[in-house]
Amino acid sequence: MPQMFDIQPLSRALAPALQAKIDQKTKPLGALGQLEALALQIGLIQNSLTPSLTKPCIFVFAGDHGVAGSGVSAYPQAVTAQMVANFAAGGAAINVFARQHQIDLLIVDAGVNADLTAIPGLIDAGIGKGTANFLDQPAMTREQCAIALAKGAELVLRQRDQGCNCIGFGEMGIGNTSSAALIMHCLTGLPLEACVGRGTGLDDAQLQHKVSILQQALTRHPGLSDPSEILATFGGFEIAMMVGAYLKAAELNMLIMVDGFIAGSALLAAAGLHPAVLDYCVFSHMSGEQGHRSLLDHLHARPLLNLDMRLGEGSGIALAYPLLLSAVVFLNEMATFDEAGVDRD
Ligand SMILES: Cc1cc2ncn([C@H]3O[C@H](COP(=O)(O)O)[C@@H](O)[C@H]3O)c2cc1C
Ligand SMILES: O=C(O)c1cccnc1
Repeated sequence: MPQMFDIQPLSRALAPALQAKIDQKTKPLGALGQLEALALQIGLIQNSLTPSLTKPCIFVFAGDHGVAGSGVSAYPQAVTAQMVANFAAGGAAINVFARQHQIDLLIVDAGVNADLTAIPGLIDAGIGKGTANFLDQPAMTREQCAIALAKGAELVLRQRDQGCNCIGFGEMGIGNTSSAALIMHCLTGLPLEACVGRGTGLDDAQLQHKVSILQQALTRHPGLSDPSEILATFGGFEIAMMVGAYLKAAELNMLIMVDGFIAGSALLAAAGLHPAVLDYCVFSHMSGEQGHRSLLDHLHARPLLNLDMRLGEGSGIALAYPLLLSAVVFLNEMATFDEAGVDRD
């Protein structure tokens, strides 16, 4: 894969000044806990002592998966297109939470297996009518994968040019916890069973079946270690587009909000290509999907929320966003000890 992205590791030059500003606020040292780390990170990303979040935005990338026909999900493939219509009509979970917090929401057809031309407002970036079943062949060609990355990047650039400096990515695609589990297994080296969960709600027997299907996929494509090859072999169009989106957002010094298990697997792939992408990420929540805890541990990531949510769509991002705002407002608006005339010792 050509090096399409120029991602700088986050400069820590401003860290002492930011930390001093945080420590002068009227509170015991460190008392705002994880919010203080967030304020520091956002200040570093924006290279500013007075950061702000402008035009927050979530993209939902939708794509279908060939493996959906192999009994790995509790729902049929048709639900992907039906949910895209639901997103466009404003009725899904991510719609209501994004509206609640005034986050712009953009829905992208990354490769849904249906004709979506009648759906208003949808961004058409479809790469194919769903991926191939990775039991038979790689889910996508290397060329399709590269196109997905480029399209994700292009969409992020467009948002940045409209004033967005904080961005998150959600997904919709029946079967995509299977892709995510395989990507996680290949990139972390953790046992497959530790990476596979119940997704949309499989029972014990169905979960066993899912593990055996995914084991067959690994047998069919043994020994993969290159992140872009893993992504092309087991990924989805929506996952690959998300990888390109993460990488472009980091290149553009944007604050990146990371959702749950599937979004986490895409980030693993992005970090496999460009590790510095992680400097720009905040982790919105720990998903209830088994595997997400280990995925976060692997990335040394600490999630903001732990609500047993296992939905995707970017829903965790929308819920965590107000905490990011809180980090910024305390840094900008809280009085210092001197200003408030409060004694330090
Ligand atoms: C109605 C509905 C809405 C959803 N919104 C997100 N997902 C989530 O579930 C899917 C992944 O689970 P699996 O791998 O088991 O298919 C993805 O589409 C994901 O975003 C949904 C799933 C359903 C059924
Ligand atoms: O955490 C997620 O992203 C997730 C978990 C289960 C189903 N869909 C998404």
